[in-house]
Amino acid sequence: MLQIMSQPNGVNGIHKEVERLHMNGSMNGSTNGTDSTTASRANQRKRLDRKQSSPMMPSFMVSAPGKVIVFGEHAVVHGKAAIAAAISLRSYLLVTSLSKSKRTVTLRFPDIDFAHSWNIDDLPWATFKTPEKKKFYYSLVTDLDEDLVAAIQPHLDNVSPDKSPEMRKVHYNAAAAFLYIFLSLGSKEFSACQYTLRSTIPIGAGLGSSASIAVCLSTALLLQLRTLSGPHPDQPAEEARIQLERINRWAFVQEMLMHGNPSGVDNTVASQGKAVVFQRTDYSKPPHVRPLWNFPELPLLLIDTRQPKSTAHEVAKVAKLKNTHPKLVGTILDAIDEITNRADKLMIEADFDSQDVECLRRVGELMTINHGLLNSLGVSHPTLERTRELVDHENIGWTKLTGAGGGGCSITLLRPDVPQEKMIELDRRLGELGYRKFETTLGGDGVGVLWPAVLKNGMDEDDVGGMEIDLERFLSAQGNEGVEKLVGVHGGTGEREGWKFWRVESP
Ligand SMILES: Nc1ncnc2c1ncn2[C@@H]1O[C@H](COP(=O)(O)OP(=O)(O)O)[C@@H](O)[C@H]1O
Ligand SMILES: C[C@@](O)(CCOP(=O)(O)O)CC(=O)O
Repeated sequence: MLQIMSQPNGVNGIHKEVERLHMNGSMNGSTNGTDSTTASRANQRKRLDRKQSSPMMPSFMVSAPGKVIVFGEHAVVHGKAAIAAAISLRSYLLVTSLSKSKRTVTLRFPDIDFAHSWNIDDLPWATFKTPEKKKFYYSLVTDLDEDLVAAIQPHLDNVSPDKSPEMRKVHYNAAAAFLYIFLSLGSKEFSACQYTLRSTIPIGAGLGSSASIAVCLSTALLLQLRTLSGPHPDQPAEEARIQLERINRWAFVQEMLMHGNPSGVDNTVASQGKAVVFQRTDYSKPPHVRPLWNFPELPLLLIDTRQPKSTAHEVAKVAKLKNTHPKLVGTILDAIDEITNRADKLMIEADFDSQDVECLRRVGELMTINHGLLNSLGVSHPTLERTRELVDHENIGWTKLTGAGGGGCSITLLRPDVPQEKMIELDRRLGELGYRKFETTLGGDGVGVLWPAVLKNGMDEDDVGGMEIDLERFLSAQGNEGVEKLVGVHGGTGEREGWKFWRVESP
């Protein structure tokens, strides 16, 4: 076990300084500085140059949550509002600097059996850095540049050549998303490093696993480039919001590479945490997204039926039904919209208490009605109905499907007083059906940073700075429980010392 003292000049010290530099100069495009400000900027730059040649960056870790749609799926396709919220299943990215003699950047994603290295000097920096293509950490990128996408293709050709075509596609997408932002944000001078990822979010189950990873990678790169301020506990909310916005923008770029035309909801929730209301009035454009900073943390059971589903298929089914029965389906969609609006108001009320059964019941009833309406639109599935029956039978909470339906996942808002035996029995029944159950929290934190990658576990080693996260142990941690226990932001109980978050909600 390696023990290290906490690092001087950690994430806050360096970043605050760089933040000031950018605020004064390049970010605002300011060119009318006086001589003294120019001189002071030159001094700041000198100091920054010295920092950049300082010893290797410590290993650090970044984590971001997955999401569920809580209210309004499908209705949102027809212009209504929906609410999506963060869940406590998360991705964890360990960033390790390599020795200065190395010139490689490596992705290690063992959950999907993917590892690949590139030589930094061989990457197409010239194309990405031409003046008309060059992007900055604060740029707002809403489209992919086809020339840049083309420039990375040759560097993807030898990604996982021996895997099946399906697996290759997964690896290829992950590599493409990474390379695009690495080249957009980084430079040829970037230090050699390795990005190792573990995630507790089921892949491709509509829980935003790809966005969670995109948020981790953009946060890691922006931190390495020293372009983020904080996170630190007494950071003003407005400053925290700016950092999250920067992270979110670059996560969206990766989502565009993975999904073509993403809504942006998943990456927004993964970076900000809590919840958002989103609405699309023009389906060809991204939705309007309004953060719900004061969304309560709610106890949730997430059940993955493991029944494969197709979002496109379910969306088409509803569209067809609407064509056949426009008035009737229109009324159902209006009713779902009403549910979403009520939930929005209810959950941000000042006296909403997430421990109080009466408050939970009011939200739960809205979930039950929302599920009934989705069922009437034909997007439930026998597996989802089975889940609902089991939960209802034991009176454990209030259940609805989440996401597209037709399989996939359901969510249950848990009653606060459910006896342990009932949960064990439900576990057993779900196990028999081959479903997976996750006890999680709704509306938790967004992206978090552990800098350096040293944990304090309330043990003797804390006196000498804590325990550094060991790469091999991280790689070999068994299942979700192993990952959570080793590095989790909650470590199984409450909040774990060391992890920091950009918090925007009012205290
Ligand atoms: N644990 C993981 N490790 C590495 N990459 C992952 C992991 N989970 C998800 N991904 C990436 O995200 C993609 C899944 O995205 P997608 O199919 O949209 O599912 P989701 O709805 O969960 O985001 C995968 O193809 C892979 O590139
Ligand atoms: C059904 C829908 O409202 C949500 C689909 O969610 P998911 O693909 O299951 O994450 C479609 C959409 O909003 O694009």
